[in-house]
Amino acid sequence: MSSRTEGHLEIAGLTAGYGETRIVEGLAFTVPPGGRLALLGRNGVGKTTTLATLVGQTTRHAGSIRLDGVELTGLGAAARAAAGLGYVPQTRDVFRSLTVEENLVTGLKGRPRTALEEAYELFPRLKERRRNGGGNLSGGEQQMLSVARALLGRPTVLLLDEPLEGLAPVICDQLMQALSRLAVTMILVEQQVDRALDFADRVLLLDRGQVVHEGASADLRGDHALMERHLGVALAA
Ligand SMILES: Nc1ncnc2c1ncn2[C@@H]1O[C@H](COP(=O)(O)OP(=O)(O)OP(=O)(O)O)[C@@H](O)[C@H]1O
Repeated sequence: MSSRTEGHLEIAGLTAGYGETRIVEGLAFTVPPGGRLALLGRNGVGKTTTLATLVGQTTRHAGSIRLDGVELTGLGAAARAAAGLGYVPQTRDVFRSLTVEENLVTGLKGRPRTALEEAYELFPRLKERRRNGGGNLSGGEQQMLSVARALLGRPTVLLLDEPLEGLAPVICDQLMQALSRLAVTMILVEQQVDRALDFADRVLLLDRGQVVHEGASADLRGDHALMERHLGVALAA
């Protein structure tokens, strides 16, 4: 777990995509240590591409990604993880043929097995199911496992791509509560706008690969016109 002096993410002029195709253009934003940023926008605007670009899984055409002053763009995915980036992809990185505990062990990155207790403390359900196969878990359990595994690597920045997708409301509550207790810097991509705004202190709105709004979550919640325009929703104030 990071202290509040780590996990300062600074993105500038970031243009990236897949091969020659540019999906996000000139992204610029910062997240301070311990900050929580919601990355919102309609389907296909480039939210997943943004997170994938931060961890080095796309083609970067321009721009910089600095974590605690260290430039990450020259580094591969493994080195970025070692530098502090934790990633929970939309696909939920669970090895179906491994048990829950074996899945967690793959996240230890050289730490002793006793560190697994951190995961079990965060999600007691995983301890109950530690001998179960990853493929036999419910959606919520898979998501807990994916988050817990990323955290065992002690990231200073955690990137979460639609962690609530397909989960029952009560499981969403549990997961968001667990995430709220973490001190790490987080970027949350989420379709459940209400929950994302509750969770995050700041919000970045993307439209067609570009940042169209950045501000405090509370301010966006009150701006119905902006929400309608870029998200197609309006929340009760
Ligand atoms: N591997 C890929 N190769 C080529 N194009 C891709 C690839 N992945 C995504 N795209 C394209 O990039 C664009 C942005 O996709 P992305 O998944 O980043 O959007 P998103 O905002 O996360 O959408 P959603 O909310 O639906 O998950 C889309 O037009 C998509 O078709």
